[in-house]
Amino acid sequence: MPLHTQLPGDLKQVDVIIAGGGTAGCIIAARLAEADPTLSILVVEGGANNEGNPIVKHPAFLLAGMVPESKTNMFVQGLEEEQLEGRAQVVPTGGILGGGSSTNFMMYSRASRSDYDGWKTPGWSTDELLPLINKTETYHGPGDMSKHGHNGPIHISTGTFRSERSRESFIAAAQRAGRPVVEDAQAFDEIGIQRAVSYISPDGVRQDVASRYLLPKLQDGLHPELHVLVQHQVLRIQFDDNKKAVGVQFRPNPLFSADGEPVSSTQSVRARKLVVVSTGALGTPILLERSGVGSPEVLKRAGVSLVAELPGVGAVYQDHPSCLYPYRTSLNPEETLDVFTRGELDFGEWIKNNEPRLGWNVMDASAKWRPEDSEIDQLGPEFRAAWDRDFKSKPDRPIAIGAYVSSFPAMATDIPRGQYITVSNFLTYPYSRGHIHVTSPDPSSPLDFKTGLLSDPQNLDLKALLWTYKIHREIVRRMSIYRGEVPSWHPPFASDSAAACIAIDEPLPEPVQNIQYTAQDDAILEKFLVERVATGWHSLGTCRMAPLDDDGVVDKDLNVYGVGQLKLADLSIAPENVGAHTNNTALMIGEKAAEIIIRDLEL
Ligand SMILES: Cc1cc2nc3c(=O)[nH]c(=O)nc-3n(C[C@H](O)[C@H](O)[C@H](O)COP(=O)(O)OP(=O)(O)OC[C@H]3O[C@@H](n4cnc5c(N)ncnc54)[C@H](O)[C@@H]3O)c2cc1C
Repeated sequence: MPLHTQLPGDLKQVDVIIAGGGTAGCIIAARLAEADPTLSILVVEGGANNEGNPIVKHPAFLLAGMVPESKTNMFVQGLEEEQLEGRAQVVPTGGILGGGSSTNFMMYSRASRSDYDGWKTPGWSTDELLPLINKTETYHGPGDMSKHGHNGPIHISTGTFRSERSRESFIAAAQRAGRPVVEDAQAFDEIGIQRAVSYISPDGVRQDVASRYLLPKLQDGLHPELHVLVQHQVLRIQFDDNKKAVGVQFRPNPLFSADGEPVSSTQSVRARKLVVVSTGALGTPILLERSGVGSPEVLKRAGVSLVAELPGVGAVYQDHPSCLYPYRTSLNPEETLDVFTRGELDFGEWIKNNEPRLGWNVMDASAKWRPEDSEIDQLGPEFRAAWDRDFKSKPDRPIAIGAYVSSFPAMATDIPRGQYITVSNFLTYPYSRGHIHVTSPDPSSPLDFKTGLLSDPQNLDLKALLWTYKIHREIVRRMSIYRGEVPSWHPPFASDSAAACIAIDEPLPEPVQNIQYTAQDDAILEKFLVERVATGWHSLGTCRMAPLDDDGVVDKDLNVYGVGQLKLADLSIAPENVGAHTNNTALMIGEKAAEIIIRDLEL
């Protein structure tokens, strides 16, 4: 099987090099090999092969990749940010074959119709992209079947377990709180709360792109020209005198060398027809800049010679600012995964006994939140103006998305034993922007990276997060299993405030009244958000597909402006944000890029 940890000596030149074997990259490699098995392709992936890795395969181990010493995620260190009270963000991103699809939390979530239409790029409207999006999936979920795909590699289902009582209590409470509950909020036009489905097969296995697209092609004996080199980092793209991308320089990833062993020297491989960069929204701008493609000022400061002037590279960083709010419940131990978050889970026993909860990602409901018109004015005149401009005429646009989690969201060593639920909020269209740049040609030097979370001058993002906190708390307070908040993860409201955290032994008596937050409560909540808001792990938009004079980096066919034979294909190219968790958009970009390349190379 042509999966290598060392580049074979005779593999000096291929037709197509794909830098990065992540969500989009694996799809591109597999689709190109399928279109023409004689085309020689090399994927260079910084992380390890994911095959057989139990952390990847079993959804229940989703938090295992989040510990700092993990070798399945990379953690990109940001700088201290003034508006976050000096906090620096550390942004995780997939760092193994399959990229984020191998390490993410598997929440199935599709964009809104107005998202891709709003990209205003020929060939990229929602109607044009829908066949490609549906081509990725075999859908086993609820709703109108004509809105989903049924023959694709990625199975979408509820896996082998759902915490029924937890989920139904949340759904019933949402209805009581007056929020819309829908069967399927992933059909591109509906807003509401639904029973979640995930990137998990009905028999409980994670549906990452390496396992579902790429590895089968490496193993079937029919694609001998498809090669994957793992555990190697691409350092630079090489250009000829005509600024045509003709190869890449790479080195073994130091993460996989034995302690103290020096990293062997760099190597290179040539591409006859095309180099595709698919190293993710955090990796791609860095790779371009280190190769001399970017803003002249940034490159000069970093000591990198200029190949092509493209000020848009890394000029924008977008994310979904996020906050997690856990609550105490009356659930039983077998209805959450808190045994895992307390570090008491015996992995071996679960695997041996084929425990159904292994095939569960604890995300039992998902939400697309949108305020009622009457709620907008409470957020101030600036928010009303932004709403009228950006949301009012787009009823498919959620202000935030949420995941309802039947567990505590992190290793739960500092809270009392118990069974928890968590509501996470991700702001979908933040007005804040960050940036990401290199500071030196050395791949191990620190980055000039700021997420920009909560930096919008009108504080619109803060207001939206404030609103989402209040509405989901009202839902949770109406749940039959609700027993109060986990105070250390909620704002420190004064003990005599109606908003103060509580601990109770019974559900709140019906009818539950909404908390009336005072100005002082709001101030405490805002301060808490500034202190706690964090990356939603949905980095995008760092090398936008947009016109050159709008800081674009690639055109509609993903060609990098000003150079030849070089395309980008990952979430870095997203011109604007999407109202969804981002894996589905990355899958779509992989399929779309493959279609474009197959056409361009006349395969
Ligand atoms: C913790 C976490 C949880 C998430 N949960 C969800 C979820 O539940 N649902 C959802 O829809 N989305 C989720 N996402 C987001 C989603 O997984 C990503 O948006 C998506 O995977 C991005 O795809 P991509 O192709 O742009 O990049 P990636 O999938 O990140 O691929 C980039 C690849 O390039 C490799 N690479 C980087 N630099 C180099 C280099 N120099 N040389 C060689 N290789 C390199 C990386 O190792 C990686 O494999 C989550 C993300 C994270 C991090």
